[in-house]
Amino acid sequence: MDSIIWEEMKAIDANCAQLGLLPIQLMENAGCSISRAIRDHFSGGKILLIAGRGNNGGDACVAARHLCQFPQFQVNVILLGNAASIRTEEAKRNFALLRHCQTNSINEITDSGDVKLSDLINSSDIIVDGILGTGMTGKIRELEASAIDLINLSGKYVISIDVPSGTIDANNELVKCVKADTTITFHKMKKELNTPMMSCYTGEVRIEDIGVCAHAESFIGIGNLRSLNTRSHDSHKGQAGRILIIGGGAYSGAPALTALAALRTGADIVTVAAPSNVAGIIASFSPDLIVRCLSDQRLCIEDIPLISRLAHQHDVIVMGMGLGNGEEVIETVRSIIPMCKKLVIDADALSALENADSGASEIVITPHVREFARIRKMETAVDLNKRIEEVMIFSKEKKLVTLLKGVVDIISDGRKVLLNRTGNAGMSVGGTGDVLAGITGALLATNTPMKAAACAAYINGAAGDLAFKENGYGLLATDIIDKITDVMRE
Ligand SMILES: NC(=O)C1=CN([C@@H]2O[C@H](COP(=O)(O)OP(=O)(O)OC[C@H]3O[C@@H](n4cnc5c(N)ncnc54)[C@H](O)[C@@H]3O)[C@@H](O)[C@H]2O)[C@@H](O)CC1
Ligand SMILES: [K+]
Repeated sequence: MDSIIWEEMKAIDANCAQLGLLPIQLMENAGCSISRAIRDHFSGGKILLIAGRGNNGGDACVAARHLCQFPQFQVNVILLGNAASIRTEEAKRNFALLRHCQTNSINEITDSGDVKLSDLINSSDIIVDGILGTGMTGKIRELEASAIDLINLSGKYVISIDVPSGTIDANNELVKCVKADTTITFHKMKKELNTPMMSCYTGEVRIEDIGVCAHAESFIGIGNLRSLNTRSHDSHKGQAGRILIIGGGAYSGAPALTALAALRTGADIVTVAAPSNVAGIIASFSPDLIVRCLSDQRLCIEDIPLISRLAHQHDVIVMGMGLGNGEEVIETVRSIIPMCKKLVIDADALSALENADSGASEIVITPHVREFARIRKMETAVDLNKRIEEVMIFSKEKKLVTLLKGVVDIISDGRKVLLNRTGNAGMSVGGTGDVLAGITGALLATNTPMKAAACAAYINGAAGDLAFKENGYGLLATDIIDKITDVMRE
């Protein structure tokens, strides 16, 4: 069965909102599907919906509104807290609407000792658990903890919305959790519900459609960006990534663009290792750059000892930009590949992939169509679906993540595929690929290769779109770098 993790579902929800499908619409569908599932299963009875103060509670309120229309159900609602403390506008609105419906009772309970809580639980036939969903963090606090205990002691039929309300501790053990008879989750199965431990609590899992747009899942959006690991407030220098850029020799601008893009993406330390003929030029581009001078006019075997030392001092190596494709350059790149745990390989360095020992490295490659055809030794398909298939097969075979640049970028780790459509025709100017490699490198320091590559493609294209608004076809790669922070702030 196709399943996703909670984090992916949150990204899909946010991508839906970006496309114009608002959370309140999804909530309506979620609540409606719960009401339908209950009516499929029960011919009537006394039903208690317990809502927390987040959107999981909002789903419960929508379900209550729908159920009220069926006289065979006697509908009681408990809000754990008071209406003013409801956290989201959507949930607030759906709770308020209940006052205009034919519910049996609406109760705002603020004290775990309130007898109404236990009375209503014990006098109901069916309990709907909308206490906590995927927004739960940390240990369960009161009132929620008492409500969960009372539900579990009641012996009533329990339906959990999205996930049984509960928590797992640092050892991945459940501390307190609703024991449901049925869990109704949305859109797709969630991997977290499928673990041996959780399946003792979920009961039967039903998956209900809530009308998610297909593009919210297949195309990268703001939701994916929000799932990026970013630095914590108390992080030290270097914790947000130390990036080593190996490039230049044949050209000088390319590695500088990569380095500046990595810095703008949030990397703490960026070092450029460049051949002697260009090292000084690269350093002169910006005082923000640290440049290490290599031995000769092109990357060569004699540089290996220095690069090996530098590799140990950095988290990610990004290499290829402007190196040139001489035989010795490629041979040297090949021996650098096993040196680092995380690598971004671009441009000329892609030729080294053949026969390279990638060891246990996490690798992202960022070819354009011609480069991809070259390393695969066959033409790349024009048809998007065929192209997606080729990227998947190649990534799986090589055990790496491919970010194939194009009008639609294709990103795959061999299992999953994500597409990106940010970017514009103005970005065919030189240097935009170097910028992308830098963004990818910076994100790879603190994220999985798939997430880093996917979000890098989105950020690069979206920054390019902002730059295009200001500069039209006159946009430069450096304009894109200037817009990276605007996109990331979004
Ligand atoms: N985002 C969306 O677009 C959609 C979300 N949906 C629902 O929204 C849920 C996620 O909603 P939210 O992100 O608002 O979060 P939740 O409703 O899961 O929970 C957040 C609330 O729980 C409280 N809380 C968090 N940790 C707690 C703890 N340890 N002890 C006690 N209280 C705690 C918070 O104060 C907050 O009020 C999903 O599970 C799903 O049911 C659906 O409506 C479909 C659409
Ligand atoms: K729940």
